[in-house]
Amino acid sequence: MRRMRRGWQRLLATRTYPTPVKTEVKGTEIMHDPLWNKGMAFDWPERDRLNLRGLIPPRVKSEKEQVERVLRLVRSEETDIRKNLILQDLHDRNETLFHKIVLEHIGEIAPLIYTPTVGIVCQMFGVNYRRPRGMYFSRHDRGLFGTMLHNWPSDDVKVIVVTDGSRILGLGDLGAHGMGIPVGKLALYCAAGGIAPHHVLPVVLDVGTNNPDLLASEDYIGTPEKRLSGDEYYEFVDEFMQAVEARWPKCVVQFEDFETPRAVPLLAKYRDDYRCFNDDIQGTGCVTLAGLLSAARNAGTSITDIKVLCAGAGSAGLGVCAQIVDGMVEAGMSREDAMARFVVCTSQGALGKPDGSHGDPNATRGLSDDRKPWVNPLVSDGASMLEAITAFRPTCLLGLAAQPGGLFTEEMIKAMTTYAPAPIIMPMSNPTSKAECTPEQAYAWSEGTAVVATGSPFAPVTIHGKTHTPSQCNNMYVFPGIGLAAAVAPSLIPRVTDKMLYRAAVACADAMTAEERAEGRTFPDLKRIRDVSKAVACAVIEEGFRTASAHDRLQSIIPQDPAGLEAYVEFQMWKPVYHPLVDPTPRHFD
Ligand SMILES: NC(=O)C1=CN([C@@H]2O[C@H](COP(=O)(O)OP(=O)(O)OC[C@H]3O[C@@H](n4cnc5c(N)ncnc54)[C@H](O)[C@@H]3O)[C@@H](O)[C@H]2O)C=CC1
Ligand SMILES: CC(=O)C(=O)O
Ligand SMILES: [Mg+2]
Repeated sequence: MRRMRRGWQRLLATRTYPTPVKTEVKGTEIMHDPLWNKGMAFDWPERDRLNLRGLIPPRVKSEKEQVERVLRLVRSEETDIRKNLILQDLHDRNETLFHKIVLEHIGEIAPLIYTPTVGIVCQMFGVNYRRPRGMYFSRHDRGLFGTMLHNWPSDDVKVIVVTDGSRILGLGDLGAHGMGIPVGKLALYCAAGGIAPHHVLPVVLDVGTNNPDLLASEDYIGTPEKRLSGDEYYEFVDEFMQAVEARWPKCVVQFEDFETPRAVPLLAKYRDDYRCFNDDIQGTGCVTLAGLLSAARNAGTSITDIKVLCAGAGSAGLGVCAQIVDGMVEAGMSREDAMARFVVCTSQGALGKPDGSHGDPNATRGLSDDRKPWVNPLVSDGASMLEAITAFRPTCLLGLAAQPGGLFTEEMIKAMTTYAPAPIIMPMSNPTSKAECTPEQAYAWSEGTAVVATGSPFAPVTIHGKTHTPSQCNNMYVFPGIGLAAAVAPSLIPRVTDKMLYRAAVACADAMTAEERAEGRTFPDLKRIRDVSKAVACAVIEEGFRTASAHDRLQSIIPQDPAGLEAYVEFQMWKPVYHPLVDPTPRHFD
């Protein structure tokens, strides 16, 4: 075993990229396959070996020249959606170059392929539809899901991101046009998480839409019928999960942007039986916990000192609160005391003690089971957020309410500065139009004292001559690493557990450098996203080792020592580089 561990590290140390790859695919077939295509970067020996001479313009371009050309093209467009379409076209032509550009220019490109632009992409999905990517399952395919999965060309899908399009970012029901979300998430899986493009599959469960505009639109690409409900809906998702497990038993399924009334029961139903997780509930909880661990560390305090007011009691809001509670419990607090450090607000105000001053004087409003534990007697039921701030004195505001117009007001943030030296303000709703406030507002209203992290990216802000860089608190910092762990260590990660998510959050916070902390950031620079994904994956695998049976631990070829494990994960991560393509046909010289 020890010899094997040293082997991984040695292999990594001596591995020089890119290694040659044998291919029998040639000519126009290879040019038109985005997994193999190199555009004008095929060199002359390759053009001869692969029957490409004359099929490509005579100039040979380097990868660097190709990257610069695409960037010039993207930058010449005025609107983000046009920039996105150029990138989508590249994605469809040349996966390696696309992911190389995403990775090398992630600060510039992520907002164009992910939030916020992905919101417009979904809204205009039907009008701009060009080429299919991923798979669609509709009510007309019932009974055939298992067979249909064999239409997908890869025998080894490791990560699926699936949506039913019912809550796309904070934009509501976009039906089958929600496909933009799994596509965007999986682009990050490849570029930021090191999963090879042929191992990922974006999926839409086209269960219909209740969006009247889409139902009436000629451009709608999904089934123009109302959403399935009740048993029919759950049986539909069951068929999908069973079919996936039968076709790719080691695949991890990431649920994405399902509306809260479906997201919560689906996670409860599948989390113990399948390798799956819900990104909006668990990924967002994990990343927000990481942000608060960082903020507390930067302030020289503990996470147990933080008091949270969360605007939003949907799957994201309650998922986040639950995971922060787990973090406080890990830090030594009782669960009861930890939960008392939260006030949760809905569209009807705070979940609090029914004292008759707000709403129904006789009783607590009819709360769903998932909301009941969050009732905090320190505030009145239905209190406004400002009233709740005055009564409860939170040190952290979380925004997961998906409302337009900015829910966090000057009065609220100013009120917090009267008792909190560095209030933590996290307007996390996406896309940008749904952010609870802008960083500029948060810094201005707090006289520059706030620690700010947003769901969508925002530019730095200069206040009184000092520049503040808001962090991005987005599940993109953790889901690629969680999926990577499941992909490279399937036998150790049969299920995604709460403890794994806690370890992932700690790893994300620990990934911060001293310089990043000194800048007041709560998340690492996006440029280091691969390092963060690797650290998250290692933490999840380490937890997998802790809970694996002695048999599975012994059988595993994965090193258990931290350095060996890191080398192993790094070795398994796909890199967006061109490999020399070699013709495997035997040559006869006699
Ligand atoms: N930054 C990130 O990584 C992530 C951000 N999100 C964002 O979180 C948002 C919410 O997602 P879900 O929980 O699925 O939505 P949801 O629609 O289920 O929940 C929204 C909640 O906001 C509450 N709300 C509405 N108006 C309010 C008001 N005026 N004051 C206080 N609360 C109010 C509603 O009562 C509801 O509980 C979305 O915009 C989504 O993009 C979600 C996942 C990850
Ligand atoms: C980031 C994300 O997953 C969302 O806004 O839904
Ligand atoms: Mg989401």
